[in-house]
Amino acid sequence: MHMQSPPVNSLSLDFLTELCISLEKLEMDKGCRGLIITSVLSNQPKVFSAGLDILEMYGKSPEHCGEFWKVVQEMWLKFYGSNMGSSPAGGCLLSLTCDYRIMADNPRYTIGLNETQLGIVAPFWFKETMVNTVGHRNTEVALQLGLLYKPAEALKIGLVDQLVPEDQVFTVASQTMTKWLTIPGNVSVITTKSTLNLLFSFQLWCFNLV
Ligand SMILES: CCCCCCCCCCC/C=C/C(=O)SCCNC(=O)CCNC(=O)[C@H](O)C(C)(C)COP(=O)(O)OP(=O)(O)OC[C@H]1O[C@@H](n2cnc3c(N)ncnc32)[C@H](O)[C@@H]1OP(=O)(O)O
Repeated sequence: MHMQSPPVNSLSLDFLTELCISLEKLEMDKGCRGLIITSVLSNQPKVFSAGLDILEMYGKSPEHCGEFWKVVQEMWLKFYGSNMGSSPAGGCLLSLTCDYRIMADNPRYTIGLNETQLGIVAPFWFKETMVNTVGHRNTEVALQLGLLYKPAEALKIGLVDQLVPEDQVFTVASQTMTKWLTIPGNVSVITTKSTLNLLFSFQLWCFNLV
């Protein structure tokens, strides 16, 4: 799936709605077993996603805000695999929801949950997704300082799984996907994934988010 919503793939209500509809269609497609999501913006260096669209969170009606927040949560529940450039805040969440993250090795790109730098708070399910990926201590430091990591730093703490030269990102993503798809049977993979997320799913249920 190629994201192309200039200038920076910010996650607006329209963009997220279209994303969720596309994902639902793919989920229903029995022939689809994996998804690589990437940005095809023409800017250089490339942005994966600038995160939630800031304009959606300012001066809008309560109904609009409710609708927006609901679709943000839907997006978070659905993702699979990604490759990317810059991914602040909601853009980082988008990639954290994936099973494997490949980042272009360009020090001009950054990734992280930088909410505190913006004077806002990363919701608890952003935080939990980060803890599940990089552990509690790394998350504590990252979130309190609102850190945006360069590729090498992101790899070091496990925020991304692999760095590759910029022109090879999609090739490597396709090779990685091929490897993951050698695991036989959807059921065992889905069950394993659900088991890994069991505690988190329960927490979300307690907070009435699913
Ligand atoms: C409705 C419910 C309300 C609940 C409220 C509770 C709050 C809960 C908080 C939830 C957690 C928040 C998650 C988020 O994702 S907040 C968004 C965080 N995003 C960022 O901090 C990214 C900011 N952008 C950048 O760092 C850079 O733009 C970027 C590195 C992505 C690209 O840099 P580049 O130099 O290539 O491009 P520009 O900076 O010149 O930007 C180009 C234009 O894009 C506009 N832009 C950028 N980011 C956003 C964005 N997130 N939303 C909307 N628009 C964005 C930017 O303004 C430029 O526009 P103009 O050309 O018109 O100036």
